[in-house]
Amino acid sequence: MPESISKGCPSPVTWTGRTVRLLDQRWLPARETYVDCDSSDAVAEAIHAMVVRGAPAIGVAAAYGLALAARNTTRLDALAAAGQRLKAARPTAVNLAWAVDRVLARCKTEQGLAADVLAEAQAIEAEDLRANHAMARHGAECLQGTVNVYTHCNTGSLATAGFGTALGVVRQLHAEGRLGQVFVGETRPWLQGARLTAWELAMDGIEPTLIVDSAAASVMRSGAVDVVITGADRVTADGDVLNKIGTYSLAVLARHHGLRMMVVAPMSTVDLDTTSASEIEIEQRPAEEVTAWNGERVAPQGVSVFNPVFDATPYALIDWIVTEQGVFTPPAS
Ligand SMILES: CSC[C@H]1O[C@H](OP(=O)(O)O)[C@H](O)[C@@H]1O
Repeated sequence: MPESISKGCPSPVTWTGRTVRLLDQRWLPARETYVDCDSSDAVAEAIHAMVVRGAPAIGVAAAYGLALAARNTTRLDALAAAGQRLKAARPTAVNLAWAVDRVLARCKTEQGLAADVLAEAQAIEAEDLRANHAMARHGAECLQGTVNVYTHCNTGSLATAGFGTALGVVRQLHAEGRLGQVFVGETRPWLQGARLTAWELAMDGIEPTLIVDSAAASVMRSGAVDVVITGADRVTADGDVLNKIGTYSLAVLARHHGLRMMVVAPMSTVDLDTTSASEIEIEQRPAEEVTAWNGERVAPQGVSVFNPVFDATPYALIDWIVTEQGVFTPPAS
């Protein structure tokens, strides 16, 4: 269990020595239940089902999934095939493919394969936690005085190896006594904001102001927000940001209202092999996530549904991209 994840929040991914134990985020905060995966394919299924979610967290889960596979085979081709099945679980967050490729790149010989894979998975987890604390400091240093924040989706300990990306900056501002009001967008349809971010902040003794996503514009217009801070699932070489659906509209709204926009993402989320967001597959998820609520259908039969999980925000609409290696700002337009 990595140290210094936020005080009360349980880790989303735990290597038990025999299984990969995943906190089932589909039922939080009402129920804290776990899924024990005993194979890499079980981890892949859990990632696809969003038992575990959040770009860095699914990378960590996939790396430990390969550690399970390496306990059952010493064949490099079988391990690579397991890695491909893990990569296919969700297409947009680059951390998933990055983690699988990094683990497989370490596996040169069948000798000591299980130990090598496990060591690489543990390194990925530990590095992500360190990166989050560095980004929290870098991001807070960009902001002056007391800061009123709007954040979207969940980017905290539940989405990473601990502490969080965008939520890590919020935690750092709180620790420095500089956090004003934190508006949390509910983040339909999966409600990562209402269910997960609000839960994490409450555990830290931070009272979030939960709003429906469609209230963002009027809240910004009221002057109650100084900066929008989000995470990312992939940052392209051009600085375009793929993140939870709704991020693009928040960036447009922030620019329209003269507010700043900060994206916080570790270098494991930066994809220098892709120049623009248009090249990336944006995950579509089942219609039932939109037509039903708590298992009850709310939309009438006969509707079609478009349910993209991410959108793309051009670099030009972002004021800071905060990584553990430093802060990037777009050239003045
Ligand atoms: C630090 S998490 C980054 C990113 O992942 C989330 O997506 P999902 O909940 O669908 O896995 C969300 O887009 C966060 O901003």
